[in-house]
Amino acid sequence: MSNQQHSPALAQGTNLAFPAATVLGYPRIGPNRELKRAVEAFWAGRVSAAQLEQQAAELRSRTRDHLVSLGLTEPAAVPSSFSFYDQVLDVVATVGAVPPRFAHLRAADGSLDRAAYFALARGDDEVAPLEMTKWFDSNYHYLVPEIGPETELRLVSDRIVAEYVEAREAGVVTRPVVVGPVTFLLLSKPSNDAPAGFRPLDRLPDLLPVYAELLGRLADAGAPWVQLDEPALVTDALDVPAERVRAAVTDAYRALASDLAVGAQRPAILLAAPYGDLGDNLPVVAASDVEAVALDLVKGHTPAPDVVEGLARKTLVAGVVDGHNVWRADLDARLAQVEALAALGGRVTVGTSTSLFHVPHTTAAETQLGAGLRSWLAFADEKVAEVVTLARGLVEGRDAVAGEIAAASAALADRATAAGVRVEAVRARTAGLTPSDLERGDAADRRTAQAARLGLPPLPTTTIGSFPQTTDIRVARAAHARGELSDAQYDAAMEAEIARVIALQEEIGLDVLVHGEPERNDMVQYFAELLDGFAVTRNGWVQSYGTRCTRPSILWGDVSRPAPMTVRWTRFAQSLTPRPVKGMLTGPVTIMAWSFVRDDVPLAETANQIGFALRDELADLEAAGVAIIQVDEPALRELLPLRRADQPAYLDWSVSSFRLATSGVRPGTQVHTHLCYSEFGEVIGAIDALDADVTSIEAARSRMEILDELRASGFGRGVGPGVYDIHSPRVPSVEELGELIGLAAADVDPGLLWINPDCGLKTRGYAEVTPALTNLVAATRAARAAQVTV
Ligand SMILES: Nc1nc2c(c(=O)[nH]1)N[C@@H](CNc1ccc(C(=O)N[C@@H](CCC(=O)N[C@@H](CCC(=O)N[C@@H](CCC(=O)O)C(=O)O)C(=O)O)C(=O)O)cc1)CN2
Ligand code: MET
Ligand SMILES: [Zn+2]
Repeated sequence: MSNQQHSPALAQGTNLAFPAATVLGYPRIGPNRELKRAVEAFWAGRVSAAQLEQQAAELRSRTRDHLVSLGLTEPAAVPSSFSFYDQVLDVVATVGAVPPRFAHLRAADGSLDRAAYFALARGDDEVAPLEMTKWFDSNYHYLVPEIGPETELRLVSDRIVAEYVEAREAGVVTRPVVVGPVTFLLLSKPSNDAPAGFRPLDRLPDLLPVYAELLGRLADAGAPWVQLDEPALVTDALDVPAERVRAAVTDAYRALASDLAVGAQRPAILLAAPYGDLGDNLPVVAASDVEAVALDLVKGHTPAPDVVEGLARKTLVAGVVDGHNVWRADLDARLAQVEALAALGGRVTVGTSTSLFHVPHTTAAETQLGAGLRSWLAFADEKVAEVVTLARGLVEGRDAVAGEIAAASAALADRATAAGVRVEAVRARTAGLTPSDLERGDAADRRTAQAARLGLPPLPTTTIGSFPQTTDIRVARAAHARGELSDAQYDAAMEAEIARVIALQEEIGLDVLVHGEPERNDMVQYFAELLDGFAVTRNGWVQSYGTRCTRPSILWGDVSRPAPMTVRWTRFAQSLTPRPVKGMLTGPVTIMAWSFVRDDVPLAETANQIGFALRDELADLEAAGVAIIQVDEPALRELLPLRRADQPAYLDWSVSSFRLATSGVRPGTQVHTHLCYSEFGEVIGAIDALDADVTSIEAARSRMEILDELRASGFGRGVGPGVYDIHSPRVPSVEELGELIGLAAADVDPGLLWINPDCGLKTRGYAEVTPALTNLVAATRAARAAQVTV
C-alpha cells in the first residue's frame, strides 16, 4: 500500500491533520537549568543513573504540560525534542553508529547506557570524545558522528519511542523530533578507517532501513506525526555536490514516505528545513511524499505560488516566528504573510522558523530589563503564544486577535523611536570611516619592531586567556551581584586571583602571560555589560553544548564605550611581572555572534560600531604599556552565510570590523587573534586578511589538519596551532605534546611558530591545567633544544 491513498485524506483534515500551531522544538535545559544541574550531578557521582532518568522525566513532564497550557493543545502540536546532551549524538545512540574506540562501552545488544552515551560526548582517561562543531550558523555545538564503510547501523535504542509513550500515557500526544537521515550523514565525518574518497552519505542505503524501523515502532506506539529535521538542505556550502544531496533526499523520502504506509508502517512525516531557504532543494522536497514541510520564512523566502501549488498535497508549516532571535514578532505583517500563503489554496499552519532552543525560556523573570525593552522581546514561551495567536488569526479571522496584533504593533513602534536605538554621534563616526582606518602598515616591519621590543625565545609559549573559573570565583561574583560583597571586596578577590595566576605561570615558565580573565562571567557578556547599546539577562540561559550554557546579550541600540573595560586588570597583572602580559579582548564578530543581534540595522553597521569601541580600548591598553593585545574571533566562521553567494559580503564586513578594531596601534604592539570551535579551512583567506601578527587556532583534536591548509595558502604570519585539547579532562604527556609540536614544526616556519593550548582553560580545573601546562613547557624546551642541535 502506498501513502498516495492516504495523502488526500490528510489534506482534507482527518485525525492526521497537522496542528494549526506548533513550534519546531523547545529549550531542553529547563527554566532554571534543571537538566544542567542533574547531569553535572550525575557526572560528579552525586546522583545515580536512575535518579537522573527520574529528574529528566519530571522535566519533560513539566515542559509538556507547560506547552499545552500555553496553547499547544492539539495532538502532535507539542514537539518531543528533549535530549540529555545533543540531538545528533542521540541519533548516533539510536542507530548504534558507535566508533570502534568506544566499542567496549556498548552493551551486548549494541546499546549505550547513560554513562556510555556521555562518554562519547566527553571522552575519558583513555578515549578521545567525538569532535564538536558548530550547528549551522548558531552558537550551538553538536557532536560529529564518525561514519565509515564498517560502521554498524541498526536500531539499538527505543528512547525516542519510549518518550512518546511516556507522554501519551500522561495524556499528551507529542510529535517526536529526530535529526533526519540526510542531515545526519551530511554532518558526519568519515571514520579514521574510511578509505580515501569515502563519504558518510555513501551509507544512506544502510541507514534508511534503520529509520524505517524507528518510524515503524513509532507507528506501533500510535504516534500520528514525526518531525525529521533536515537543516542541511538549506546550505549549498557543503563539500558534497548539490545533485548528490538532491538524489539523497529523493532516495531517503522515497524509502521513508512513499514505500511505507502512513498510519500502518509510519507516522505522517513533517520534514523541517530550518536556518534558511531550501533553494533548489525545495522542488525535490515538494516532489516527495512527506505529508508536511516546515519552511523557515524568517531567513528564507516566501515560496512562489507555483511552488505552493507543488506542495498542494502537503501541509505547509509556515515558519514565520523567528526561533533564533528574541525580537517580538510583527504580528500584523506575519498574519498577512500566512494569510497570503493560505489564499493560494494549500493547507497552511503556523510555526517557528527553527527550534526555540536558541532562545531562553521566558522574559517573565527579566524584570530588571525595564518595561520598554522587555515589551520588545519574545523568548520561547512568548513565541509559543505568538504562534498560537497567529494560528487563531488564520483560522478565526483577524478580528479574533485584534488586541494581540495592536499590542505587538505598539511595542514595535515604541522600539523604533526609543532613546539609544539610534545615536547620531555613533552613526557619524561609522559614516566617517575611511580605508586608512583599516590599515596597519607592512607586516614585516611590524615583525622587526615587535621582535626588538619583546625579545621572546623561539617557539614562545603562551595560553589563550582564561584560567579555570573556580567555584570561589563564581561564588564571589554571585555574592557581589546579590550585594553581599562590596565592589572593593569583589575587586580585591579578583586581584588576588590574578596574582595567583601570574605567579603560577611564572613558576611553570610560560613566556607570554595572561591575567586569566577571572573577572569575566563570559567573554561576550562581560563586554556587553560595559558597552552602551546592550542589555544582559538574569536568567536567559541558552544551551551552547552539553550542559554548558550562555546568557546571550541583547544588542538593542547603537554601540559605544562609556569607559575603558579591561585596562585596570591588565595593568594590574603587568605590574606583577617582568614578562609580557597579553591584553585580552573579544572581537566584533564574536560579540555579535554570541548576542542576539538587531534586526533593524545591517550587521555591518553594528560591527563597525563595536569595532570603534574596541579600537579605543586597544589605544588605552597600548597607552598603559601593554605590548601584546589579543582580540579573540572564535566565531568568525560561525556567522559565515549558509549560501555561498552571500559569503563574500559577510567576509568583507567581518574582516573590516576586526581591522578597524586593531589597526590603530603602533607597529611595535603585537596583535594576536584566536579562533576555535569550527573548521576554518574555508575561511583561511579571511584569517589572513585579518592582518593579525599572531593567530592561535584550535588544532590538537584534528591533529594539526589546519596547518596543511595554512601552508597551502602561503600564510606567512605568526601561528600558534593548539597542541593541548582543553575540551578533555586528559592531561597530555610530554611525549604527545612533543609529537604535536613536531607535526607543527614540520608545517610552519619555526620563526613563526607559537606553542599554546587549543583554547582558554576556563572550563578546566587546576588539577589538570597545572600539569598540562608544565608538560607543554617541557615539550617546548625539548623541541627548542632539538632545533638548536639540528
Ligand atoms: N558566549 C559564549 N559562547 C561560546 C563560548 C563562550 O565562552 N561564551 N565558548 C564556546 C563554547 N561554549 C561555551 C559556552 C559556555 C561555557 C561555560 O562555561 N558556561 C558556564 C556559565 C558561564 C557563566 O556565565 N558564568 C557566570 C554565571 C555562573 C553561574 O551559573 N552562577 C551560579 C551561581 C554561582 C555558583 O554557585 O556557581 C548561578 O547563576 O546559578 C559567572 O561566572 O558569573 C556554564 O554553563 O556553567 C563554556 C563554553 C563557543 N561559544
Ligand atoms: N580568551 C578566551 C579564553 O581564553 C578565548 C576563548 S575562545 C572560545 O577563554
Ligand atoms: Zn577558543
